[in-house]
Order: sequence, then structure tokens, then C-alpha cells
Amino acid sequence: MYIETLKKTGDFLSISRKNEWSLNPCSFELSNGTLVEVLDTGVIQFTPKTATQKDIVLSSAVHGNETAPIEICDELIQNIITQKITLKQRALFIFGNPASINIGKRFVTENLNRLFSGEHSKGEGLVNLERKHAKKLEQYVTQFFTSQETGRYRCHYDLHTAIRGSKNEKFAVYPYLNGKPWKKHQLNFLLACGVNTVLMMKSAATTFSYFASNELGADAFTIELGQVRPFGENNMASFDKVKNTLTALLTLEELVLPEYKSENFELFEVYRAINRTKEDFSFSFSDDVENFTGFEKGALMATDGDKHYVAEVDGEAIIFPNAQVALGQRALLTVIPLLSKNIV
Ligand SMILES: O=C(O)CCC(=O)N[C@@H](CCC(=O)O)C(=O)O
Ligand SMILES: [Zn+2]
Repeated sequence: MYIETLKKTGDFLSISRKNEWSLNPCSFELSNGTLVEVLDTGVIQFTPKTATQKDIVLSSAVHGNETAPIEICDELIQNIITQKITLKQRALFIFGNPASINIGKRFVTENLNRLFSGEHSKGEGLVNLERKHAKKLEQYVTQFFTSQETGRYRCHYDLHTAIRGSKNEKFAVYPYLNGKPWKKHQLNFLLACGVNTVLMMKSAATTFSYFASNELGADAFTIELGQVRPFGENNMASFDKVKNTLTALLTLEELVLPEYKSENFELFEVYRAINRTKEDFSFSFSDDVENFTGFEKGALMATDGDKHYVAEVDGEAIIFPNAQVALGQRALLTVIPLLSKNIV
């Protein structure tokens, strides 16, 4: 049984990696009174003994090769279990896809971050391990939030790194809020994490953060913390702000942030999503062209079979270009500076 090792080392990451798709639940109490509950592989819940106000979900390894967020969450979990820090809020940590960490790949069979909001069971249904796991992750997050009285504060930060370099190194995706305004206090929270660039989505998605936002009313984001690197090659100093801010969120009764100032942010809105529909799909630019690179109106961006996608407005900029996605999936987002200022 892994429980004694977990109590001693706090190394839940290694335990999860040794048990790729499932792990027997267990629970124990720390000497400071915090209840530790392992729900499954990669899924660990902490409940302080003292009264709490917030329910916080922190996920990483939804893509297994995005190692910096995994290292950050690993450290936070170890700090909680070894009592270097004392939690003041309820927290659920998720290493989304331990099997894909072990092979150093984005996913094993299917991109986990396209399987939420019930997508796992559509079409051919629960035919692979990622689909089954997405369904379980939805259940754990739902149970974590809904087991408490209503009206408590909920948030979910899904930590990633981008495949390409980015002109704006760290950025967040604000899931579509179905017309509701964006929140200054969330933008301020991101800024405290060292993230000053935010993309406002304009439509529903099958991502983990959209699920928590849309179905569970959490303040939720996909947060890109830089470029994908193998374990040991991340410059961990560049994550000090995000580690310190997450630690403060978890260990303080109230997180006080500086006043919102619009000039501190670069805000974008999605202009369009371009899907790959043909085997013969390519971009007009090379792999080292960074996210947020803008194109002149009329310049070719992508070719999908016979269809040519050219920039429709000056400065239309590329995000997440990936020509290898499965047919029917998003191969590119384009963004323009945010026009609407519906921020409260
Ligand atoms: O760099 C890339 O191409 C992908 C990085 C990544 O995994 N991004 C997320 C964004 C999710 C969202 O749109 O909220 C993803 O593609 O799943
Ligand atoms: Zn990712």
C-alpha cells in the first residue's frame, strides 16, 4: 500500500505515475488536522480542519508532456503533506493523464482536453482510457464543488504549457462565459501569477476549464505558463510568481490583490477557429513562428485541402497552430485585440 510512502514524502506524482489509470482510494489526517483523501490516480483532495470559504481545483498534466505545471503542482502537494505550508481552503489537485506523463507525450490515444462536457461519451462512446478518465475527472470535480453548501467560492486553474514559443510568454484562455462579463479580480489574480495576456473565447468548448466554468460556475482558466520542455529543463525561477500566488490562494483566508488597471493587460478576443478537415493540411509558416505573431490582411495562413485561409484583418494573430490534430479538430485559433470591454 502506498499510504505510508505518501505520508512520509508527499510524492503523490510518483505514486500516480506508477498507477497510470487507476489507484485505490485512501485517506489520512495530517497532524495539523488537514484531511488528505486520494480519490484516484492523479486525484487528491485536501480539507483543512478549520472553516473554509473557497473550493479550489488545480489541474496539470491534462497533457502529459507539459512538465512545468506538473512540477509546480507536485511541489505544492508535497508542501501540504509535509506541512511546509498549512492550507486554509479546500483544494483538489489533479494530474490529468499520468500515463501520458510516462511516455512524455501530449496524450496516449486521444486528446483529453477535447473530451469534457460529456464529449467522452459521444460518437463511438467510452472506447479508450482517456475517454473513461475524462468522465471520472468530471465526476470528481463535480463532487468536490457540489458536496458543499451552495454559494461558496469556486475556481479551477488548469495549468498547461504551449507547444510553440509565444511573443507573450505566459497567457490564459478565459472560457466562453455565455455573454456574462469577464471579472477584474480574476484578471488581477492572473497578473499576480505573472500572466498579463488573456484570450477571451467566444464559443463553447470541450476543454476542462470550460466544463468547470459552464457547468459548475467556477472561475476557470486554461493557463499557459511558457513553452513545453522535458522534466529538468524548465527554468523554475520563471514560475516563482505563479507558485507564490497559488500558495497564497491556498493558505490565506483572503487574497488581497492590487487594484485593476487596464494598462497592465494585453487582452485579445478570438477572431476565428480553423479546423483541420483534410489529411492535406499545412501552415504557411514554420514551427518556430511564435504564438501571437500577426499577419497582414490577405497573407496566407493555412491550407486545408483546396481551401486557403488568408488573414481577414491586419494583425490577425496565430495561437496554438498544430497541423497534426485529428481530422475535425481545431488546428489554429486566431486573435485580435479585445474590442468589447465588458469587464466588471
Ligand atoms: O500550444 C498548443 O498548441 C496547445 C497548448 C494547449 O494545450 N492548449 C490548450 C488550450 C485549451 C483552451 O482552449 O482552453 C489546449 O489546446 O487544449
Ligand atoms: Zn496543454
